[in-house]
Amino acid sequence: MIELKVRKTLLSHQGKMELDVDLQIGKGDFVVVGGKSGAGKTSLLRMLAGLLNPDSGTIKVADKTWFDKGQKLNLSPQQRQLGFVFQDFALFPNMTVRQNLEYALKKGASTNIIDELIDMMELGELESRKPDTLSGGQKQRVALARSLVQKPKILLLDEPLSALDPEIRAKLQDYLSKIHKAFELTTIMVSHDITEAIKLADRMIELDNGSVTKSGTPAQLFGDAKLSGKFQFTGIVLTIESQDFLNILSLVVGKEVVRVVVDESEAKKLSPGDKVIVASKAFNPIIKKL
Ligand SMILES: Nc1ncnc2c1ncn2[C@@H]1O[C@H](COP(=O)(O)OP(=O)(O)OP(=O)(O)O)[C@@H](O)[C@H]1O
Repeated sequence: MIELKVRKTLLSHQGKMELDVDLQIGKGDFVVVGGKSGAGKTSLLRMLAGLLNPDSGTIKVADKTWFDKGQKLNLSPQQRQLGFVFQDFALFPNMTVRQNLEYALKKGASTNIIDELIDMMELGELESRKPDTLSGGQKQRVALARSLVQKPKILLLDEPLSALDPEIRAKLQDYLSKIHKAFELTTIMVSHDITEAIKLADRMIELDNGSVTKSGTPAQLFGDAKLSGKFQFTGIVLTIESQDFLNILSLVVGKEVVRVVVDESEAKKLSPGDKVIVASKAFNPIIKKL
């Protein structure tokens, strides 16, 4: 269990912002932290990691105090034993994949964990390569593996997948889910991606202007909205054609083209390139797993 009760005055470009968070996170939870840019998400992770000192408050993990301003107690990042992965990989360019992992090993510790991680993250074919020769997704797999070399109990992830394209990102999410379970981690991940949050999170937290404004399971946070009986998507108008008294709109939705019938008065208002919402009562939709 992580119990975090911290305050810190941060300096944003709009002036001072009070980060004031009182959070309990259960052992083994996968928590996704969302919220607007500048809300304080990274600062929160950095405080937990011991990289940023709160002005006041306490941080306790499994009945051990990591930080207590009143008692002048402040464990160093090394003493906190957590794994941290940022968006920018931060691998040593002059070392191979294996050497990058070995460098994170404590002196005298068994190298079994390196083999286990190389196996689990499917890095076998890449272990002799240098980071410069790897793709973004491969680099991030190495960074994830490296964060686990010291077998931390807590893993902090600051938008680790946001620089990756959607397909690689989905694969990395599977790796994350796998290591979270295999290493019995408590994982706290900053992400702006709703799909990612729903896929991975036991609990989602939203920060706004330094405070927690929402907290709950994805079903609790999105459940009501999803049960409205309607669905909608946005698309870009590609063409508007008249066929047999019908106006057919071709829309680009993601990488697909979707055709919908549109009312004549509405069709007259539209031109190619316009952004539109298509909404419908979800009366009898066809659902296929992707
Ligand atoms: N050490 C610090 N001292 C004072 N202010 C800071 C410090 N670090 C960050 N800030 C400020 O705190 C605010 C919140 O920053 P933070 O990086 O935590 O936000 P964020 O929610 O992670 O944003 P983003 O999604 O853009 O990464 C910013 O305005 C930033 O300038």
